[in-house]
Amino acid sequence: MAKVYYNNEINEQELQGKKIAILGYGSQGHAHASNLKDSGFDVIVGVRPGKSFDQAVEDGHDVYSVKEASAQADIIMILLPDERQTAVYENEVKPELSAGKSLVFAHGFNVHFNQIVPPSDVDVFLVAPKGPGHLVRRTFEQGAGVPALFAIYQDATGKARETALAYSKGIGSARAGVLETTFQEETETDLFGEQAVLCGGTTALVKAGFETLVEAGYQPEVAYFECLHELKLIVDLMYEDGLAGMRYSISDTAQWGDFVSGPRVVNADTKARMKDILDDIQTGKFAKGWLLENQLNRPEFNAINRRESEHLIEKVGQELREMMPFVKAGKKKAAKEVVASAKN
Ligand SMILES: NC(=O)C1=CN([C@@H]2O[C@H](COP(=O)(O)OP(=O)(O)OC[C@H]3O[C@@H](n4cnc5c(N)ncnc54)[C@H](OP(=O)(O)O)[C@@H]3O)[C@@H](O)[C@H]2O)C=CC1
Ligand SMILES: CC[C@](O)(C(C)=O)C(=O)O
Ligand SMILES: [Mg+2]
Ligand SMILES: [Mg+2]
Repeated sequence: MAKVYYNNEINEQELQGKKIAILGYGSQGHAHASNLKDSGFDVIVGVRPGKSFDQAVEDGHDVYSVKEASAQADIIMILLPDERQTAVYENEVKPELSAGKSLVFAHGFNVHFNQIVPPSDVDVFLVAPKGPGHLVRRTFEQGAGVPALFAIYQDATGKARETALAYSKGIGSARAGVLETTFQEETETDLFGEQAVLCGGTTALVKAGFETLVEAGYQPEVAYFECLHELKLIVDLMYEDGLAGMRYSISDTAQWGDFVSGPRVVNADTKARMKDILDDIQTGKFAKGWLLENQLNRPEFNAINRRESEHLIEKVGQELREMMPFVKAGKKKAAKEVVASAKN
């Protein structure tokens, strides 16, 4: 079993008296900045002028340009979109690096695929929460945390490990557990997970199920409940107690259907496609395609995004969610709490 680190075995000393710059104030950025600040650390935010900048000011942070924040900080956490990190790093971060600083990531993409090559006299590590940034903030405010991976790429000071663990504790992740990994493992498994299972695999499965029912003449609203809405309830049971725990709660009829029909949908052929996806990630083919797509201003990304937003499941879902205010209650409550905590 991998060693899991928790709050009580982590010393915060390596973050004390240090200035931490969070670059970017999006999904992960707002959560890291606010959690570290609430944990008592000296945090500043570096972001370009615009919506994120205004939000960070509204949330009570000291906000600077990326370059100025990088200049001031001892620990620089890059929470910009992966595809933009290299240009911002070259122009605004690298010139402000000096010996002994820490360069930190929440995903190993750019270091692993050699887009960012840090100088040898800085610490380089990652702390990657295994969940969306808005939950990193919401669970922290609830007194819990989202588990994280950490990895050391370069230990110039001899203190990189202690600093990474202290950072994990500061964002609340060590309340839930922190595991050590490598940049390669974090990057490749994160990309595989989001493509084959968590995001790509799930959205494709949900849409295929919805379309099958609607094409067979069933009401789209009923298909939506069956193939999308109820998924959360089933996943919650798996999250709490694994596959067996979920199967304990469903009917024996559903469990028999699970056993005999699940492998007809996801079968050896699906697994072979998953292996193809993993190969593309491991060889750098996926990374190259994504970086090129961005250089061309995302023609395919935008076209697919538009087509996806026009799918019937989105129209039906929007109407049904309006009739279920409880669905959005958690999100609204978290937003109110963020505003309230910034005012205090
Ligand atoms: N989303 C998630 O939950 C997870 C993300 N990660 C990793 O965290 C990192 C950040 O991702 P995520 O939080 O999703 O990013 P977001 O897209 O949510 O946020 C990006 C932030 O960067 C800012 N930004 C974009 N371009 C620039 C620029 N040129 N100069 C300055 N600021 C800029 C944006 O500001 P503006 O509003 O002005 O555009 C925004 O504040 C990535 O490495 C990602 O892989 C890891 C685990 C989970
Ligand atoms: C699952 C998507 C993710 O990897 C995440 C929230 O962990 C991401 O890159 O956003
Ligand atoms: Mg992830
Ligand atoms: Mg990811």
